[in-house]
Amino acid sequence: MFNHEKYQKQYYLPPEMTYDWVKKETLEEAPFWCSVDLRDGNQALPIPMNLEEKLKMFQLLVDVGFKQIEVAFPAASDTEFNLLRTLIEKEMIPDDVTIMVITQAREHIIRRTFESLEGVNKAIVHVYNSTSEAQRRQVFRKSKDEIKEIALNGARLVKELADASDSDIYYQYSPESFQGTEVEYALDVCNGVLDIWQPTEDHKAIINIPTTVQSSMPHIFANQIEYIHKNLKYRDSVTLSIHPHNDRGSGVSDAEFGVLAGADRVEGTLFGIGERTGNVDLVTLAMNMYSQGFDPKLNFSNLNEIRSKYESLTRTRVHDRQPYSGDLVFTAFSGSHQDAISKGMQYRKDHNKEKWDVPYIPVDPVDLGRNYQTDVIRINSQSGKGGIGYILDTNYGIKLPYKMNEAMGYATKKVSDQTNRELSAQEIYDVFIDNYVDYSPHVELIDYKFSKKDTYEVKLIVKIDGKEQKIKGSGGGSLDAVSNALTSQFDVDFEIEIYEQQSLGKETSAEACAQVGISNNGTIYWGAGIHEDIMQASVEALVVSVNRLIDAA
Ligand SMILES: CC(=O)SCCNC(=O)CCNC(=O)[C@H](O)C(C)(C)COP(=O)(O)OP(=O)(O)OC[C@H]1O[C@@H](n2cnc3c(N)ncnc32)[C@H](O)[C@@H]1OP(=O)(O)O
Ligand SMILES: CC(C)C(=O)C(=O)O
Repeated sequence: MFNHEKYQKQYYLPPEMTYDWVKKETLEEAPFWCSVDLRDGNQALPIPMNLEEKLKMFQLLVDVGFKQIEVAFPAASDTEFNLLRTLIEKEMIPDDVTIMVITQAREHIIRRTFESLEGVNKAIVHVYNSTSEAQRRQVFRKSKDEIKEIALNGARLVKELADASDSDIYYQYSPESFQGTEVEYALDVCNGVLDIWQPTEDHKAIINIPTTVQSSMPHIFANQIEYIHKNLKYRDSVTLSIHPHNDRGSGVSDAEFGVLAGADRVEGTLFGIGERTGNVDLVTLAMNMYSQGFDPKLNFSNLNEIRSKYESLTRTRVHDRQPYSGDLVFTAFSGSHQDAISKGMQYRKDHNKEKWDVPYIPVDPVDLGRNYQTDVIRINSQSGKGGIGYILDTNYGIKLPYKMNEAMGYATKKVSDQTNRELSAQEIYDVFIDNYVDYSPHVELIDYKFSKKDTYEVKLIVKIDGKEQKIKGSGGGSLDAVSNALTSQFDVDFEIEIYEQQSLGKETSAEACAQVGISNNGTIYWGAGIHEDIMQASVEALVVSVNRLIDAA
């Protein structure tokens, strides 16, 4: 039965809500990022990554710029353990990268974890236990003091083994299921752990506050973090970290508000892969900073490539609408958006703009390895002339006169509406060719020859109703002469209203496209021609426009 009365508030308020974080505006300095793709991300995959895949993922994370990477739960499996051995024995960990391993606060698991680290230069050992009311009561069946003791025992053993080790071991503790834990109690456990570890400013410990299962609005999480930040012991010697999940869909807000509230470090995954609805998406967090002009200290300049490697290593698929990384996030299908984008892109070019402010596109897609031809505007029955003109321009160099673009827009939408699908750039080009270039139901141009005496004279060879004929005309200009030849042959009257042309390439031998609009009784009929010789392209365009006029007569 769908009954909300079955549920109750699933989080705890801190003893005081100071809301200082609200007065801060945005993240201007990147927090320390820690990728947990190889651990939390991996533990959510139906088929966890194998050793080879994990090594490739590690390299990918290093390439993106992560300086802290949680690589494994070494006691979980041989694969996880062997990953550590491979990274360490093959010296694959760059000097400026610190690996982290996670362990339950259980003796044999901690010991196995330290075995996996044998020979490492430096590493973070991350110990956790759940402190939530629900887990204390249902899972552990222990009192608050007994649960705290699990954490303290874990912390003691970690310290003992770290002291005995030749490696430089840093400590991290997480009160797992923090949001289901009374905040003062979680703080008390964290402070107890810190009392054992005795961190210093030169050798900080990490206290990591996970939402584990996100259960409040983000402003509550921010107040919880602000309370921990203000009341944590050894604060100058502790890196306060957060580990947001996304059960309510507000992982990104939790992370951003959490940093405003005092957190120094954020754990998450690329693209938000992780348990249930995922971990916080670090691409989104970093790009949110980048798009406001702040350096996120992670590099996503080839995000497309990163995404496809990630998808293949994890056997997952990044959603089309995932912020910044999804296939469709820079794409407008709808007419008014396309119109604004296409004008914005032109404005940018015309004004040589450095700062990005193209409407509807929060960051320049090119910065992330995308391109303007295929990513920004795509055409279906919701599209308009702006978008269709943009496709012809960016893909083929054809810039139609404003009114012709409108007519081309309707012709294209008709095809998309009738077929009920998106049209590719090639299909849009084909619509253009079929409607305005190769359109000769009444008269087809075979050849022409100009001569000039007092006026321009033209001899046209045309095919009318399948039969070749020669027709002649003269006029003040060459197109005028062609117009007069055609007017004398057909019972039509028109003026050349619009003539435009552009080269379709930079070389002198490049084809040109000419567009002609002839008017009759206030209506304009359009034609276009494409040819290396601009005169030929122009005469062809005029002949097509006359065909259109004859259609309407
Ligand atoms: C929120 C998170 O993402 S936390 C990380 C979770 N990730 C994983 O669990 C993935 C890897 N885990 C594993 O491979 C396995 O769980 C292992 C190898 C670590 C341990 O396996 P097992 O001992 O067989 O089982 P399991 O994990 O179910 O252990 C449950 C026991 O540990 C206790 N326990 C669970 N977590 C902790 C903890 N963090 N600290 C101390 N004790 C714990 C439970 O109370 C339970 O105790 P019981 O045996 O007295 O009933
Ligand atoms: C162990 C912790 C950090 C965790 O993964 C979680 O609580 O989500």
